[in-house]
Amino acid sequence: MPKLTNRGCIGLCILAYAPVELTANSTLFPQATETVAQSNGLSPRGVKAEPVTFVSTLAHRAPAETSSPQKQKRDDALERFGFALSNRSVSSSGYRNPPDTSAGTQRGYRSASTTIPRKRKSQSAESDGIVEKTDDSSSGNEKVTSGASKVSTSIEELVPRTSTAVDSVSVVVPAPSSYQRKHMKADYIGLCERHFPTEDGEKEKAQQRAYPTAAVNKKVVPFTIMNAAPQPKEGSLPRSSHPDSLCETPATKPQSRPHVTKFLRKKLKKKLKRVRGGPKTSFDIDDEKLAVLSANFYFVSDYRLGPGVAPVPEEFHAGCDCAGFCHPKRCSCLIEEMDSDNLIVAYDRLPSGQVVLRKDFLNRKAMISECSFRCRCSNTGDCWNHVVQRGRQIHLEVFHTGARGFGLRSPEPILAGQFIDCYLGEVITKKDADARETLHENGQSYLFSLDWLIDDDHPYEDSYVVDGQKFGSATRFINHSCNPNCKIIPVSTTRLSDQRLYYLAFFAIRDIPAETELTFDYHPNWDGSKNVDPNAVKCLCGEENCRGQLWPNTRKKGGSDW
Ligand SMILES: C[S@@+](CC[C@H](N)C(=O)[O-])C[C@H]1O[C@@H](n2cnc3c(N)ncnc32)[C@H](O)[C@@H]1O
Repeated sequence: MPKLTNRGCIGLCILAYAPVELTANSTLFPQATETVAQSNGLSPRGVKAEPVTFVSTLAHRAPAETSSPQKQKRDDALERFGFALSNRSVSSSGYRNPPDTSAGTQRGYRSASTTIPRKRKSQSAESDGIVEKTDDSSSGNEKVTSGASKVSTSIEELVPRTSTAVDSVSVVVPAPSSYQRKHMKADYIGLCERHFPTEDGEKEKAQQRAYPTAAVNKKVVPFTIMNAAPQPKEGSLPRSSHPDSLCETPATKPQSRPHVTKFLRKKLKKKLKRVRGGPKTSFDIDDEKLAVLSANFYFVSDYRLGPGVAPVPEEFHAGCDCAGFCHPKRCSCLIEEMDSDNLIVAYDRLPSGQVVLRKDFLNRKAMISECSFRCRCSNTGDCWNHVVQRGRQIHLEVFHTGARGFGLRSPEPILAGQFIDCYLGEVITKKDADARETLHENGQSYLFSLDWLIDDDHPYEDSYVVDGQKFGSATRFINHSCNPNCKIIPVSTTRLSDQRLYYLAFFAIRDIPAETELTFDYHPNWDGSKNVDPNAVKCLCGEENCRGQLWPNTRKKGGSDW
């Protein structure tokens, strides 16, 4: 069985459209400073990082331990645990499709997975301009070589810079127009078996864990503001759960009741306190939308692991032993390019000190492997390879777009390549996701497959799915656009020792002015087809190149293609 190797993951098929070009960028790799700053980052479990203690030989690896007893011990342990990194196919991930209503018993979803063209073999390190570190003990500076030219940088440029303070999420929702009220759909289903299932069929679905099983605040679930809601049709959802109960015409819409409004606002404020970075709860929102946010959705700061989701224990996660800073040619947290010994370096440090995606990475399809709290470099507090784990650094606003429901934007401009936030939610098994899928009858889907890395040992059927419907982060409100300004990149913080559990990180792919809605492509592997499936969810992005639908409405066969 192939094993976790010392440097990256031998045989790992991270595919890319272009070879990595490591241009000289002295700002990315600051010289190590001996000052040990407390990291302000968060661990993958959302816990403030503690100073690293190397409790396990698995967590602390010297670069040249290829055949060391420690490595042997770790490999044996990994093998015993039943996983190893091997050649694997790679697929991109995306939202799973809503049910195919035309397909009878078919569940009718697809994730945005596809086969990615094999990467061209990289040119030699010299011609690619690989960054090389050379010692210059006389000046204490680091020299960086880029192809033929060498750039010497001053120590000031190399000093780690502190990142901007974490800002907060605010919910700013303008009152809806009558058009919006007419078209607004809200999903009240999926609360728990006690409140929702009324028929045998529904009970059966609940037993298959179609509904989130987390404890529900009973005071909130039977929300009673809908006194004058229209009678549900026979056999449909119970009234308190019916999505249409949130879309009454103005004539039947009940008046707001101040105590209910107060209660809901208080509840929402409390929920927003759970948003990583601290809340700033300014919202101007009518009761209906307040109800959607307050009574049926919980902000979480990390994944909630559902039944059957078994992460690889932390003691099996490895960390690098880079003292001071991580060298892009040597850090063992980085994974290798396909068919090349070059390591994938995703980030660049701007002169302002901000770490963003490298320009060539904006259009690439590859996974990022970040250093983690297990690494020695996490002591510095400024490792350039700790971006997603530090969490959101920008202010986000949930607002109402009208026909497309809630959307997300920032009151601040965002730079191309800047990390926005992760897509979070309940991580559930594919089987449970299939059961929940059947409930998305109004076309809203918050299921996102973690099927980037699948292989014979980790087949598509065993992959996990993130459900952001009931529990999630602000990114759960990001809508689709056929001309998007953001993209999702899978980010592993376990150096891929856990293939099924990684983060879905949103990055800006161009400069985004303040107050612009953030969007991404729900179906990034669109084949260019002009055919619009009449049963598909209609796209209302309004872009010139709009495809007319969010997803084609045929069931995903699984794995790496459609
Ligand atoms: C992940 S949610 C996005 C947030 C959602 N608007 C809300 O209010 O919670 C995805 C759903 O939003 C709606 N949506 C997103 N982008 C859309 C678009 N371009 N056109 C129409 N509906 C869209 C669809 O109903 C889709 O299933």
